[in-house]
Amino acid sequence: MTPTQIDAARSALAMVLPLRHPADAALSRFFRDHPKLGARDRTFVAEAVYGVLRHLRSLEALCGGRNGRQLLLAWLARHGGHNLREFEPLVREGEFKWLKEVKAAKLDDQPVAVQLDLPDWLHERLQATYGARLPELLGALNRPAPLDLRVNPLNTDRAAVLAQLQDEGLTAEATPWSPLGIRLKDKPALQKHPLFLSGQIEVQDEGSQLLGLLLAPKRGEMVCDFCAGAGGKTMLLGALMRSTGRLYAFDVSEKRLNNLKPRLKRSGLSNVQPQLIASERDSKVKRLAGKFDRVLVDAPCSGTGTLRRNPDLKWRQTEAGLAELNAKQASILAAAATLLKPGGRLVYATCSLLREENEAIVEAFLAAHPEFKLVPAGAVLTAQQIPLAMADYLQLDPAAHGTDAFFAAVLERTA
Ligand SMILES: C[S@@+](CC[C@H](N)C(=O)[O-])C[C@H]1O[C@@H](n2cnc3c(N)ncnc32)[C@H](O)[C@@H]1O
Repeated sequence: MTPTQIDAARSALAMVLPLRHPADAALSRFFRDHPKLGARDRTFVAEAVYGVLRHLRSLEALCGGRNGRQLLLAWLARHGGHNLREFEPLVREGEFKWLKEVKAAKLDDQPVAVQLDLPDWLHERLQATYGARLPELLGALNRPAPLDLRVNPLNTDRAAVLAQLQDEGLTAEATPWSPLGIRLKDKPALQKHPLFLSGQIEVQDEGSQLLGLLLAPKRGEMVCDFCAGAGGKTMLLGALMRSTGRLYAFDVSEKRLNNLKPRLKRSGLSNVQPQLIASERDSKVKRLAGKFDRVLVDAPCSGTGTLRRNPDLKWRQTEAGLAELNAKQASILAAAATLLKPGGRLVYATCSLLREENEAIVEAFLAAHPEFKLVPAGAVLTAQQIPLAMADYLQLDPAAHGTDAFFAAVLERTA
């Protein structure tokens, strides 16, 4: 810890803490504006900013408000693994006395939502769903995620990539469930790595990989990735189809679809058709009704399952925002379902922990669409030889599975 690092982290927090923009975007801007910061200083700043965001509510309770320097010092002392003595040369005398009290303070008298670092509305909902498991789940969501890779089965296999990474001195192991996944212990920058540039690997959480494997598209099929974004799952689906058949990648965001194009080029896929749509009711969607074997709906959601990577989401989401998302999710699911042929399969997925975005959307859809039935996710995983015990839905979380939290339901059109 140096005075420069503390100063830089305080300035970065001042940019991030208004929480008007996603924290990763605000932090990237801070780093662009401060090109002279070295690699170690950047790591310190990023860890401190994300650490404060993870524990913002309890830190505010301890500091009596949102003073950036105080929040930072409190996080460093309580969660940053620093001994109090290390602060002595870095802070003023009065500050040191205050920090000593903050480090020793107990949170027992605070409301549970403060102790668990959640806004009240989110705590109420998660408590109702997860009950006694909630502290363990939040503990896992408050730890940084590992770096997962997915190998591209079109041009390599997992054993070859694992061997190469291990030869380079990286601690890499096969992920437990996805047959295409590799988990790295550290977080090397891979954008310039030959394996990445030649399309042999992509960065993708194991949970995300499992969603593609649940859809299980086959060679020659007509498949649609309805909310394709920058195509993380599109590329997996295309590879599972061995680059045959046709894979439509829809999204309402031109920027995200544009980011898909260079990734497609690297991956060697030639069966993907990116398609910008104005909304789920776009005439392009209507023209393709009844033509698809498989549809993935990776719905826009609160992202609460990704708090390991985006801890700011818990402070930036609101109840009103959740209600808007729920209406959008129901509408997208209904529109995407019209694409399926009889016998076709749809996977509805989110990276949300909230019942309202998950089971409730699927249950309401099934009640209104008797021509669809739920296929137990556990049975689909078994058929795919993925040894992951699940019942009706796929429900992953970092405490139980080491992945981001994902929800998925498999629906089949019966008529
Ligand atoms: C969870 S993200 C998708 C992530 C992507 N599937 C991946 O694996 O990288 C949800 C996406 O839904 C898109 N979206 C929002 N509203 C939509 C709509 N009405 N129709 C289609 N896509 C929509 C967003 O632009 C966003 O890219």
